[in-house]
Amino acid sequence: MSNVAIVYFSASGHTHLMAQAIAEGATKVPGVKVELLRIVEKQFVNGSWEDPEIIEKLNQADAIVFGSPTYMGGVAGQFKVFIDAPRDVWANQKWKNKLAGGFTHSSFPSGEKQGTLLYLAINAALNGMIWVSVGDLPSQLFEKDDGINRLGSFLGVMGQTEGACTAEPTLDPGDRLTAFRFGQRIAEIAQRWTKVN
Ligand SMILES: Cc1cc2nc3c(=O)[nH]c(=O)nc-3n(C[C@H](O)[C@H](O)[C@H](O)COP(=O)(O)O)c2cc1C
Repeated sequence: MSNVAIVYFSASGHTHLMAQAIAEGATKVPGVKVELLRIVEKQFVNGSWEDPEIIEKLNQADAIVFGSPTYMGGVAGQFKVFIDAPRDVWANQKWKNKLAGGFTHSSFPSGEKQGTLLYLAINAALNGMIWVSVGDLPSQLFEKDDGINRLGSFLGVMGQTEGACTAEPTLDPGDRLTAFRFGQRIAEIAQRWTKVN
């Protein structure tokens, strides 16, 4: 049995749809328990973030997938406040040797999404975690139109919706499939990883 936790911030719902797709993919793997943990406003008090229940679930996880919309070429402020909050996690390396992965959503085709993924990977390294890449070549290479990794991102999963600041939350079907497949991938790796540990 392995636990995969997906912890993310989403203001208007696009990143949430990605998180759901990752969870659906991970759930398909037998013996994997999935926790979908959304960072929400009520967890912020006096400029700080606190939710011991979420931290406990992250401490119990074998794999943590981090997600944030891209704001100004990096993670959203709310996500950064969350990640900065539990200092004893870093100081005691509580997430050491857990698997990690990342995803982001933005409105422009590039939108500097890689800055967000780089930050998520750096955060994983600071915590001694083992980064899991996307693992899917873009479908265009095979002249397929299912949209798998259509944005050609290998470090983490990207989603993009034109005008995402104002639009009703939707997700490109290819981005949804990429997220779903990443959920499956990290869950399968978690199953193998927990067997040898
Ligand atoms: C403060 C702010 C900064 C943003 N910066 C970027 C950016 O650098 N690149 C980009 O493509 N989109 C940018 N956007 C658009 C967001 O990425 C988009 O609204 C987000 O992906 C929607 O995700 P959500 O529905 O999960 O909140 C920005 C939006 C806000 C509110």
